[in-house]
Amino acid sequence: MPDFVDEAVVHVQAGDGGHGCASVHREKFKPLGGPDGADGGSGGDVILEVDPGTTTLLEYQRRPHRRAQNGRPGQGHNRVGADGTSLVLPVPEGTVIRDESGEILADLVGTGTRMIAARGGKGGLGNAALASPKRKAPGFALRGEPGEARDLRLEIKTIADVGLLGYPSAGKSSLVSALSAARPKIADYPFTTLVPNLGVVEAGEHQFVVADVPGLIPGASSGKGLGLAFLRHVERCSTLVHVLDCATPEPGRDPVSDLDTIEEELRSYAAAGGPDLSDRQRLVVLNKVDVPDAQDLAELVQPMLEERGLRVLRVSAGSRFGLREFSFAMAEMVAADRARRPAAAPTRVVLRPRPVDEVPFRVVPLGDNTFRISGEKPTRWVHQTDFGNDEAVGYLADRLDRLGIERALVEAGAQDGAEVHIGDDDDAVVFDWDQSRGAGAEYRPVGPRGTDPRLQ
Ligand SMILES: Nc1nc2c(ncn2[C@@H]2O[C@H](COP(=O)(O)OP(=O)(O)OP(=O)(O)O)[C@@H](O)[C@H]2O)c(=O)[nH]1
Ligand SMILES: [Mg+2]
Repeated sequence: MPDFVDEAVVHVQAGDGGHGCASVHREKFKPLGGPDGADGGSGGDVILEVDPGTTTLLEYQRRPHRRAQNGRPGQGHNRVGADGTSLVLPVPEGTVIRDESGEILADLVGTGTRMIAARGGKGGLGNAALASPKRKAPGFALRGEPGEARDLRLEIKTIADVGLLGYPSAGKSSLVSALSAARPKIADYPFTTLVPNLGVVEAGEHQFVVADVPGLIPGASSGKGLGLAFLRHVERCSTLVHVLDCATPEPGRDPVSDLDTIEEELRSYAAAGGPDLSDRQRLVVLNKVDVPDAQDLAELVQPMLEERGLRVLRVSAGSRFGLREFSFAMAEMVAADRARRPAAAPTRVVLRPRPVDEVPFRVVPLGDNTFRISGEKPTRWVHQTDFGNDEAVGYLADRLDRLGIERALVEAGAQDGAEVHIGDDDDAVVFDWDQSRGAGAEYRPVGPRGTDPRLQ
């Protein structure tokens, strides 16, 4: 029995951190005060959370790009930037999350279980926070860090809520196709369904999954036709729908006796050790009422079936007559069953731990006096740097030097004029390196660093 998988690829983008602010306190008729530029706010995270009201991944197939809010920039007068709001994306119970490479990151089970799918960038420090005894009035601030972005593959093993039962050619596949938003591939010929098809049906706020199983034929329970394997699939459905063909040309058949035959088959299966489906809620649809004779027949048999206490609807997969009412009737029954079931408790998500850098950075010679510096800190620092501000670039150079990058470059054999890449391949920043000047390249201190020229 194949497992059915509902999947969607979502591109999640966390919010960027707000930039820090470089500002000097000013008041009328007073000398300039100290730095009062505040920090930027953090970007919002993108969070996945198990929500019992979400049962399919349809929303993510429709809208695959999701982003959280950016942090606001800091301002002067020590006004801190607001944090960006995190974006919580509801996912169905049992959703498995994989990264781009297909590796499983999490298996989300239990209502309320959460996973941070992308972390928001930290806000940049303002110049007030960067001030120190040595650097009393920094004329620069740090930029906010970019939020994480990644492509995630979400998947759930789908369990159908509704199973359609009926004779071959009663119109089960046609109904799934006509009802379904997910448009399962259904061949345009009246061949019998060999493998169950699933379709996601939407009715108002409800979404549920309908399985179209192969037609049942009399005697199926004793081994004829394609029987038991498919009933096993229906076993997990909370709702069964009898699809009755009102336009069959076969002599000796009519909707009422078809229903009796199918019910008899279900009982024989149960007696032979198969699934017992007697307690499943049932709905009856009289199909093909677009055919005039079928409409007459449906009107005739509807009261007979209703007398047995069955809920009966007249539909046509062909003309789409009654489909809206049909989908709302199923939604109501599915929702009632879901409400009866207890919600699973939240569980802790065990995520693949992030590798912790044992060394703060690595120098990789790329040949031709070119070097790459990789490492979490240097990459982050580069992102925080405003390259339009010499003082900020100088600050970066100092930080890199203190981390030991200068020395490591010399040890790796860097010559004056070396090209140094810091960061990942796609967004690396390239410096011309000169031993006497340091990694800050263009920056050459004129006075003591950390003195805002506006103060002089
Ligand atoms: N006129 C009319 N024809 C229909 C309607 N629904 C289905 N049919 C036709 O009935 C035939 C059988 O439809 P299917 O949807 O394949 O029937 P099925 O119940 O899935 O059949 P199996 O997979 O063999 O069990 C096809 O030729 C359909 O075009 C309908 O509402 N009106
Ligand atoms: Mg079919």
